[in-house]
Order: sequence, then structure tokens, then C-alpha cells
Amino acid sequence: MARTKQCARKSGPRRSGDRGHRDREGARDKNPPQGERLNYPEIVKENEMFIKYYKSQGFVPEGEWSQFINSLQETLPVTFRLTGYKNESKELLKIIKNQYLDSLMSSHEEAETREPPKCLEWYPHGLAWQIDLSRKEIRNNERLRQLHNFLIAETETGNISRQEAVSMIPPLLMDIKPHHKVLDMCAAPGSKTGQLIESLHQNDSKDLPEGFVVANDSDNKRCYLMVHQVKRLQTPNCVIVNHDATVMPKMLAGNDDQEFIFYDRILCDVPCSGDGTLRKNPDAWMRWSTIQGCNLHSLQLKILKRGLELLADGGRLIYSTCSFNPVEDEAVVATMLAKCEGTVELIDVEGQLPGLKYSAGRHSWKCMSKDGNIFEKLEDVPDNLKGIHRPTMFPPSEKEASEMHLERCIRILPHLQNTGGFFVAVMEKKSCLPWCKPVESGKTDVSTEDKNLEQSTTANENKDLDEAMPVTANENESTKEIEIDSEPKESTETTKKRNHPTMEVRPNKRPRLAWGYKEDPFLFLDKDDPLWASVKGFYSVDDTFPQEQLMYRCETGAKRTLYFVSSSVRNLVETNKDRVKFINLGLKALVRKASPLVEKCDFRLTLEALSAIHHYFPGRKVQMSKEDIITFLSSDSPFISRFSNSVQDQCRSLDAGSAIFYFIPTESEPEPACEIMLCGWRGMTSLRSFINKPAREHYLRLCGMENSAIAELRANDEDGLIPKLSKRQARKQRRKERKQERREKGDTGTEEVLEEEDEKDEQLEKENEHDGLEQELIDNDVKTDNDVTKVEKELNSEEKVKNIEKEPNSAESVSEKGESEEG
Ligand SMILES: C[S@@+](CC[C@H](N)C(=O)[O-])C[C@H]1O[C@@H](n2cnc3c(N)ncnc32)[C@H](O)[C@@H]1O
Repeated sequence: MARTKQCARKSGPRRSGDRGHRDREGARDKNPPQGERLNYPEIVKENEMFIKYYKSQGFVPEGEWSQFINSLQETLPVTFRLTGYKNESKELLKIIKNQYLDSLMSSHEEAETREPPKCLEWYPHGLAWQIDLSRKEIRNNERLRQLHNFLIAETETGNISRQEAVSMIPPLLMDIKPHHKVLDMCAAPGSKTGQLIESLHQNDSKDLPEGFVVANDSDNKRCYLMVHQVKRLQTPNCVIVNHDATVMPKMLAGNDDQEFIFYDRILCDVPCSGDGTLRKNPDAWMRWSTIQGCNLHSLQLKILKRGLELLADGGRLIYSTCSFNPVEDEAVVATMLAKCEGTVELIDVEGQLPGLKYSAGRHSWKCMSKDGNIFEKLEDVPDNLKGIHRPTMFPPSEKEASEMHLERCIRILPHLQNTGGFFVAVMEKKSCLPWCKPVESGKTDVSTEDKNLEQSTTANENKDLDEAMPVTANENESTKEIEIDSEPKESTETTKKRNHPTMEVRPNKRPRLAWGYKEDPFLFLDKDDPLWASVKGFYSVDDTFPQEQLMYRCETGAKRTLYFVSSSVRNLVETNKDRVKFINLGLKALVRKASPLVEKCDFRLTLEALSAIHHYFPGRKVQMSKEDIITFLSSDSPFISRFSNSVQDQCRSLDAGSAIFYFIPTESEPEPACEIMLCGWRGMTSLRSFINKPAREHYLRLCGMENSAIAELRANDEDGLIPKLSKRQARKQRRKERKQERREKGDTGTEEVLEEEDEKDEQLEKENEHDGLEQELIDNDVKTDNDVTKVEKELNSEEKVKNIEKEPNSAESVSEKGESEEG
């Protein structure tokens, strides 16, 4: 199996004890040992072998070669796209343009941008932008720093994705419809998964899409990175699963015929050597070698093969890498097309993204040994290197390449539109694959299907793929690990577990679930669970609410949090929980938190699932004007008397407790032109929002609050209206301050060193974002507790405030935060 499991961009400085190693050609690589980390100025953005190899391939015309190399040596511009659901993203775009982009466009020279910010013309609805500045430049320019901070804050709320331009391409070419079943085979950290989810929700309607997204990654930790990414998009239609994509298990559809699910759309964004990301990862110049691609080729083939097996007839699969190397690109595609014998075709995507510039896929290419010997065909490879340069890495004949239409693949070259490098092939499955003949009359019996797949996976049929496997001592283990075909082969241990109840209790340890992963079970609420009667009564929940789509997760069966999933996801989980390692799914909808003020129901609504479920909860809703929303969000527990008469009237007929507070644009108040749904608490005399800091600022921005006012609000936030920094955030803040001090003292290496450290911190931060979010939720819960105490206080001071309420004007004269008066 390949040594590198993901893109080279992920590999950082080497760890202690890792002192470089011999590759299969016996040469020692150039990675510096620990303690000799190279700083950016020492990195030479050149590589003789890189130049030799890619010059020989011919996909960069001779006259463009220096532009190609020059652009690879420059830093990548900042790109971002507005995510999510249409109306809100349009509103946010208006704000970004008014407050930042327009002025940058008119005075870009003064702002020191190399080019004015520009809209990526091939990205739909003008929602993706590129600013030709490095992150460092943004941080060092006060005016641009504000934009940078804005982008960070809105990324946290899920309304912006700071994503490389080329990485936005594959999801756009998938042509996803709301009813599609979508599989993302190598999904972490999930930037493309986010786009897949958005496409599924493209209708922006209150009805949830029928389809779903299954986001898979073999790396358990990276799966948790994805949890945060996906949560920001607030979808009940996505599940995160943790499998080796080469043996990705089939899921049952849950119908009487025991059919398997075949996906309408599949993304194979495979692990790759990643030389298309050299602009972002300059240290990869030093490490570059053709061997990286050779090492990954067989893994890439197997992932693509499994993807095609799981694809429905008529379905579309995208194969993509961020590598220029034909061994990882065209060679993988051509090998699979040949194996599929015409049942799979490359789709011509010309014109699907108008304005996108690319170079067409190659019909022929060359392989190269580590020391620069070029091999045009397999016969050129000396015997001692035949374990590395495998038959499937070489091009087919010109006739076969033309019949396959390899020119329909697209290779993005960095100098064409100032981007990173990328490769995409769009395939359509026309009919059943030759080695997976359909079982009689469309019915599929699980055991028969499993057998069928096993039988068809004969040594002969996979000979070409087997040959792709480099045979070295190191890799024997991993070769054993990846069976090429069929359902995952269970270990004896796993089979033992499967034949026993789903839980295995280990002495003195927390019970572990079967399949060796530690997730709590995913349990759905019973139809007649008494808990639901209390929720339904308190919130006057509509009878049409699909209560069976509420899920809880606890080994003991305690129901503290109810998560909401779509009906398709419920079915998927219920039917496949013994076959599939589900890591995460569902939106936090209701959280148990008793209050002395609310006897009837212990559950409170949370923001996460609000957009999916609010229309089923008509009983506890308060419509607000824009001004009301600003009041609601910009002070801590404002008295009800501070809101409009309409809000006061609505509150009169609403008992204390959790409630939904919302804005909808009307003729008299058309701005902002999108709905705002918030949740909070109706106290005896005041209202309180339950929302985290970035989301609060986002909605205030949508309601027209200026940045300076938001900054002031933040500065005056003595009483914790905006949650205090979590420990992790505080640590990050300290790190930043330390760096700033060092910068000022000038006792450090160079700006580039600091820049590199910043990037690393950012990466670390991203990896910990999931924990950060949990922290924020805890903060919210703490706030909720405080709220109960506060409400008790309110009860005591109720009489006093009633008097104030009788005279609305005098309420204004009470300080903004009623509690301080109470204290
Ligand atoms: C290029 S990255 C994917 C980037 C991702 N699609 C995105 O847009 O954020 C490749 C991913 O493949 C995962 N991976 C590597 N080997 C795998 C395997 N055998 N099965 C599934 N995922 C694998 C890595 O953990 C890594 O997260």
C-alpha cells in the first residue's frame, strides 16, 4: 500500500526520530531530519526532476512554460465562496461588496493588491471571489485585516467557505439534484462535502430534500474534523461514516426486496501526491519525486473501482486529484475505463462552467524513475524497477485513448487563471459493470449479492489492478489489508462481535461498541414515548411533524438531547447500523434543561435544527422587526418593554420558556431580504437569545449593523453577552500576542517563519475546531443555567419591573441591562 495516505499538502515537518528513509529505488530522500526544519527563505522553489518530468509530458505548451513555473512559485490568492442557502448568501454578498469589495476594486493599488478582487466567472451566481493577496499581506494591512477578520467570523458561522478555487470545481460538475443519493468517498476535511450538501438543498424550500450525502473518510480523526464542517451547514440530510473507501460497504436500501443502495453521484477526491498545491505548500518542492505518484496509483485505482461499483446505472462519478501527474490522473482513469469495457464513459464537460480555462486530458504520457530515466512504455522499465513502474501506469494505444476520449479529462494549470493545479474526470455509468452482473429481476438478496461479488473477483479479473500493486516487503502487509473487491472482509474478531449483541463490556472500561469504534448508539424516539407528549403539548407541535425522525444517543437510554434527521437518513441508519460505522449525523433540535418556570416541558429548542423544524412549531413563535432583532441580539436579556408593541403583544400570550424569534421580510420592511430564525427564552419580563458569538454578529450584520457598532458591542461585552473565549481560543490569542511581541522586538527569523507558524497554528486550530464548538455549546448551556437563576431573580423583582412596564418611557431610562437594576 502507498506510504502517503493523503495529499502531500498535509505532510508537515518530520517528527522526532524520523530521519529520512530509503525509497524503493534505494535513494535517500531529501527530507531534513528533526531539528533541521527548513524555513521558507531556505526553500528553493525549484526541482530539476519536476521540470524534467513535466516538460516531457507536454501538457504545458513550450511558450507557456515559464509562466507555468513562475505562477507555481508565487503564493496563492485568497479565494472564498458564499455558502448555503440562497437568500441569506445573497444578502451577505451585498454586505461584503458594499463594505469591502467595491472599495478594494476602485482603489486596489492603494490597498496594495496586485489585482482588484474578482468574481470567479465560472462559479454560479457570482458567489465566489478571489483576492490576489497572500494571507500574510492581508494580516499586515489594517484595511485588509478587517476583511480578513470578517471572512474568519463568517467562516465560523458557515456562511463563507475559504476554499481554494480549484477545489470548488468537482462538486459543480456533479450536477446534484435534491433527490440524489450522494457519496463522498474521501471526504475529510470536508470542504467539497459542504458544497455537495448545499447542492442538495438548492431549492431553499421548507421541504427537506429526499436525497442525502454520505461523507466517508478512512481516517477516524479527520472524520471528526468533518463533523464541525458539516454542522455549520445545519443539514439533517448528511451522515459521516468511517471506512476504507477501497472496501466501502454497500448499504441496504431498507425495502422488502433487500436491495442495496446505488448512488446517483459519487465524488472520489482521492489521496494524491498533491503537486498541484505547491503554491500553498512550498516545502513540497524539496520533497517532490515521481515515486510519490507511483506509490499512490494502486490505492487510487482501487478507490475509483469501488466507487464505480457503488454507482447507480446512469449515475455520475467524479474522479479528482490535486496532482499534475498523469500516473495519478489519466493512467487511473484509462485503466478503469478499459476494465469497464464500455459500461462507463467519460463525459464531455466543455461549456458546463463557462469561463473556466483548462488543459485537455492527455492521450499519452511518460513515466520517470526517481533519478530521471524516462520510460515511454513498460518494456523500457528495467527489471529491478518493475515493482514500482507498473503496467497500469502506462498509456493505452492512441486508438484506445481516442475511443476512451481521454481528452475529456480536465487539467487545471496554475498560470491560466492564477489558481492551484487540479485534475478532474467526470464519468457516467451506462450499465452494469462486467464483473457485477445484475442478480435476477432486480431483486437483490444480500447473501447472493455478496457471493456474486466475491465470485466475480477472480484473480484474473483483477490481474491488471493487482499488477498495479508495487510488490515490496514494506507493502505486503497493506496489500493484505486492502482486498480489491466486494464487501469488506471481516476479521474473525469482527465476525465474532457481529454474532453477538452490539455491545461488548470490557472489565473496568467503558463499554465499547461492536466494530471497534466508540460511538454511542443512534436510537430513535418511540412513537408513544411520553417525553414527546410533553414537548408536543408545550410547543403545540404540528401533527405532521415526523417525530420518528428524532434521535438520541446514549448507551443507558437517557434522552438528554434530541437530534433531528431527514427521513432518508433515518432509514439509512436504522437499516445499516450493523454494517456501517456511522460517526455523526443529525441536528441538535431539543436539549433537556429543566426550569422552575416551565413545569410542562423540560426541553428547549436550539438554533442548530431551527431552519429544518421551525415550521412545525407554530405555538411558541414571536415575529420581530429588524429593530427588534437588533435589540434582541445586542443586549443581554432586554426587557420586553424595550421591544415593539407587536412583540409585546405576542409575548403577553406566551408563557415563559423556550421560543422561536424570527424576522421575515415584508412589504413595509423588505430588508434584509431573507428570513432570520433565532431561538431564545421568554422570561417573565425579558427576552434572551441563545446564540453563539459569530452567529450573533452575523445576524446583526444582516440587519445592517455597522462593523464599528459590532466592534463596540464586543468591547462593551462585560457581562458575557458574547461568550468569553474558550480556553483553546485564549491559548491561541496568547500565542498570537507572543508572536506579535517577537515581531516587534525583531528577535525572530523572518516574516516568513512567522507566517509559517501562523499557518501551522491555523491548521491546529482547525483540527480542534470541533472541540471549540463543543466548548461553545457548553458556554451556551452555562448561559442557560444562568438564565434560570436570572429568571428566578426576575420573579423576585417582577413587581418592581411591572411598575416600570406600566410606564414604557421610564423603562428606557432603566439601564440597558435590567438585571443590574435587579442586583
Ligand atoms: C485529498 S484529501 C480529500 C479532501 C476532501 N475531499 C476535501 O475536499 O476537503 C484525501 C482524503 O482521503 C482520505 N483517505 C486516504 N486513504 C483513504 C482510503 N483508503 N479510504 C478513504 N479515505 C482515504 C484521507 O484521510 C484524506 O482525508
